[in-house]
Amino acid sequence: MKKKICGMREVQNVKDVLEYNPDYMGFIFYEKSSRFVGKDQMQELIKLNFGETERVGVFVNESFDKILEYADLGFFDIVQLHGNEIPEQVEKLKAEGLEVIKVFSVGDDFDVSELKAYKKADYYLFDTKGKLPGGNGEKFDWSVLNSAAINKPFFLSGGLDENDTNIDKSQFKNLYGLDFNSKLELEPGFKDVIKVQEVLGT
Ligand SMILES: O=C(O)c1ccccc1N[C@@H]1O[C@H](COP(=O)(O)O)[C@@H](O)[C@H]1O
Repeated sequence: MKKKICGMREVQNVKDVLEYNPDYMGFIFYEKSSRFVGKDQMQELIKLNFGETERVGVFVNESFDKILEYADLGFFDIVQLHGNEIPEQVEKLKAEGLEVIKVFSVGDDFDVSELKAYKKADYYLFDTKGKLPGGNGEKFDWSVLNSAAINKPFFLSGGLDENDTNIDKSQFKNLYGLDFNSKLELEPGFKDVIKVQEVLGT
C-alpha cells in the first residue's frame, strides 16, 4: 500500500521524514491553510534529495496558470485538486502532461455518480467534508467507498493516524494509498517523526 505524508514545509522536518522514504510527500499551496508553503520556501525545499519520493502539489480552486507555473518550477510531480474544480481543469492539466489526483469531500450528501465526469484523473482521493477544504482531521464513513463506481485507484484520507496503517485492504476495491496529514503533527505543518516512523516503518 502506498503512503503519502502531506502538509510538509520545514526543511529539517522534510529531511527527517524523507529518511523513512514515503511514496509521496504533499505540499499545500492554498494560502488560507495553516500548512501553506510559499514559493520562496518551496524553492528551498526542492533542493533537497527526495530520492524515490514523489512530490504532490495540493491546490484548492487555483487557476490553471498558477498550477502550471509551479509545475514548470519543478515544485511537484503530481497535482492534487482539493476544491470544486470542474472536470475541464483536470483535462487541461492532463493535456500538459501532469498526473492528477482529484479529491472528493465525503459528507452525508456524497454522490458517487459525480466521479464519472472526472474519468481523466489518474487517481481519486476521498477526504472528509468539513469546515475547511482539507486538513480537518476527521474520518468519514468508509462504507460509501464500496461502490462499483469507484473504478480508479484511490487514496483514502481524512484524519488517518498511526493506528490506521494496517487497514484491511480487502474491504475496498481499488484502494491504492493512505494519506496522512494533521494526525501526525506536533503543530500545523510540522510532523512528529516518531509517528511518521510508526506509519512508514524503519
Ligand atoms: O491540510 C490542509 O491544511 C489542507 C488545506 C487545503 C486543502 C487540503 C489540505 N489538506 C489535505 O487534507 C487531507 C486530509 O487531511 P487530515 O488527515 O484530515 O488532516 C489530506 O489529503 C491533505 O492533503
